[in-house]
Amino acid sequence: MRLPSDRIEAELLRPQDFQSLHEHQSNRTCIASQGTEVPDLDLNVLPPVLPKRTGNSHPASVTKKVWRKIVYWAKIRDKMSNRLSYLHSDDCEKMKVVVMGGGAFGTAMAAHVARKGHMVTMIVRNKSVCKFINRKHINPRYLSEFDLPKNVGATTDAAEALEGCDVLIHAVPVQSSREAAPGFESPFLCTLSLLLPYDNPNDYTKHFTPRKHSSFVYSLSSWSECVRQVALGAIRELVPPDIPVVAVSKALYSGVELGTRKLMCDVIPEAKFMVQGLREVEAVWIKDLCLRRLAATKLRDRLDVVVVSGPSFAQEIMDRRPTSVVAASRSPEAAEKVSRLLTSKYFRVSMTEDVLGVEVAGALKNVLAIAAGICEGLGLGTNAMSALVTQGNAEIRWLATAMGARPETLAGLSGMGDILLTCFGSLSRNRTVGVRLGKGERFEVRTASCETRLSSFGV
Ligand SMILES: NC(=O)c1ccc[n+]([C@@H]2O[C@H](COP(=O)([O-])OP(=O)(O)OC[C@H]3O[C@@H](n4cnc5c(N)ncnc54)[C@H](O)[C@@H]3O)[C@@H](O)[C@H]2O)c1
Ligand SMILES: O=P(O)(O)OC[C@H](O)CO
Repeated sequence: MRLPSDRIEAELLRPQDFQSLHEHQSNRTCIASQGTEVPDLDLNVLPPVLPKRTGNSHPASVTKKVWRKIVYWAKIRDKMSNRLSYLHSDDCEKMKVVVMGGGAFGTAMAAHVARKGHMVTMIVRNKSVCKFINRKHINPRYLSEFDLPKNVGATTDAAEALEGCDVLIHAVPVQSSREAAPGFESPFLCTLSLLLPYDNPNDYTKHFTPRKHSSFVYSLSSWSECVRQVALGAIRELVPPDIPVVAVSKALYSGVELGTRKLMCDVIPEAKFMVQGLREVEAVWIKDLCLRRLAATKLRDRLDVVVVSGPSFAQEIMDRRPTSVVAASRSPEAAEKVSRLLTSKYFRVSMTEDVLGVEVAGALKNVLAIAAGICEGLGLGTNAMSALVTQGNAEIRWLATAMGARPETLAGLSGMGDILLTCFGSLSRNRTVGVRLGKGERFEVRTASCETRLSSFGV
């Protein structure tokens, strides 16, 4: 299956859609501009176009014509509902799905996919959280007011989870991703591993327990935290090579190299490359950083990273509220697979190839949401907030399009859609951080995150 290149993100109704709707009413096949038949879900509510009654037309012939139209439409409707059968959980192919990260969004994604009948395993770091999920079917830390479906399990053992997995959903915050993504080595920890006499990274955690109130011990605790991340990072050999990796995290990764910013569509392939690249490139080259990057760039186009973004609060997904997102990938097959996995009666997925546009928009809206929150916190009013959001929206569009994004992506769900949600929706954590800052509160983001589970990705 190929996605048409001219217009892929079929997320908004355009003038030609109204035209095709009209054509449909006129008994013609509804063909959208991208060349595929568009399922007309509103067939139920659209009345048939009745033939105009002329002076000499017999009532019986009019009735006959109308009846023919009804039969014709009923056939189209059956055809459409067959095509959309994957919306119903019982009809779709069952997959084994692994969700990495047991935070709010990881939990919501796990529940959502499991409701469609797929087997879901969450990889979490904390053993007690893992036990709680398996015994009580509730994540005690995030969205604990919701029950998880029985087919959601949790494990701290990545090998067990990733064995025979069909799709990996990566729901770890971006700044932790390189370590947590399957297979990236932290230079800091590589150095550390040379200094300390442990072969298994898991062994480090036994010797460093996180504590508070002492800067020295604090640094050890963050050290310990990093080691745990590498323990997850070490799972790269366990990820089946050809499965799609779904990236749901929205932010730009601050590279190890000062001032660099990376997208998840770069970070994940670099991590996966550590395994796949070995098969493609001479192992000796891998040691050379420049060549490694070059090879990673070449491989990037072939890797099945699918970025899922758009206005989607975890809590509302958990609550089965209607949600529309976009799945962006350079691989149309991977995007299609992920779309089928996620699409449900209340969850709509559009597809696009504009990975860059989707990722940049998703990352930058976090900053705008904080600014909108500050505006709210300062009590500047809705006029000021709307002006700020309009300006921010334009600046995001300018920057993203200058980087190569398509303008229509910025106007779509992952751009404008997510900006509206996070700037005006009270569930947004980025906005909440802004409101608190605007009210004069001063806090360390890390502290806030620990104390109130308020983590903001725009800071
Ligand atoms: N919460 C939402 O409504 C929402 C919606 C759409 C997208 N997102 C995106 O999803 C991503 C995750 O957000 P969230 O809401 O789940 O965050 P969160 O703060 O609720 O949870 C993050 C989770 O990741 C885990 N984690 C952190 N570092 C890790 C590591 N190195 N290895 C393994 N696990 C690690 C944490 O323990 C925690 O369980 C973010 O980038 C966010 O932009 C969130
Ligand atoms: O709560 P926020 O501000 O991290 O936003 C969550 C998501 O990005 C909404 O799509």
